[in-house]
Amino acid sequence: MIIAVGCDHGGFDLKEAVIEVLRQEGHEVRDFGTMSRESVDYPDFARAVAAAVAAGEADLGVLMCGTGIGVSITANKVPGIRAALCAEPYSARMARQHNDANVLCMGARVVGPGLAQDIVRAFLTARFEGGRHARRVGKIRAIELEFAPPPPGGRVTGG
Ligand SMILES: O=C(CO)[C@H](O)[C@H](O)[C@H](O)COP(=O)(O)O
Repeated sequence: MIIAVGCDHGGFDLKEAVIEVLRQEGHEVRDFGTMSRESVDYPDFARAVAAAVAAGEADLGVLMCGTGIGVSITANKVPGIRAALCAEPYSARMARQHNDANVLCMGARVVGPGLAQDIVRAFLTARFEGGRHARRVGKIRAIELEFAPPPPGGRVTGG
């Protein structure tokens, strides 16, 4: 698979460990940065990874910041993205099996590199189960569409 990866300065060191395990498992990595420990703003990198996944340019994404919270909030603003913040492998597996998550988020100040690699493996090897979970994911999509901004020049109703 093609995996889009991104982080801020807080996630930079963990990104290296994540890329290592992704390559070990035979995946192609698209690295959206950041490329150093210099302070940056996590929304810039979360947006880039989420946009690549939403556009189909990557199959899945992995995002890291200090807590994983900022990148997960940001990624979930992009239509079509279901980003899951995980700190252990069970949640990572369930995020794929039940929620069809397409972006994994982790906190580099929360999990160490060994645990993060286990979380990544769990996320990548699990498969969406469909069935009743497809109905629920469909309801997430319906909410996304309900609150989507009108298209440019689109008709405004009501009032
Ligand atoms: O955890 C984060 C956001 O949820 C990010 O890693 C931020 O960088 C974090 O807020 C800490 O920022 P700082 O500039 O390194 O203090």
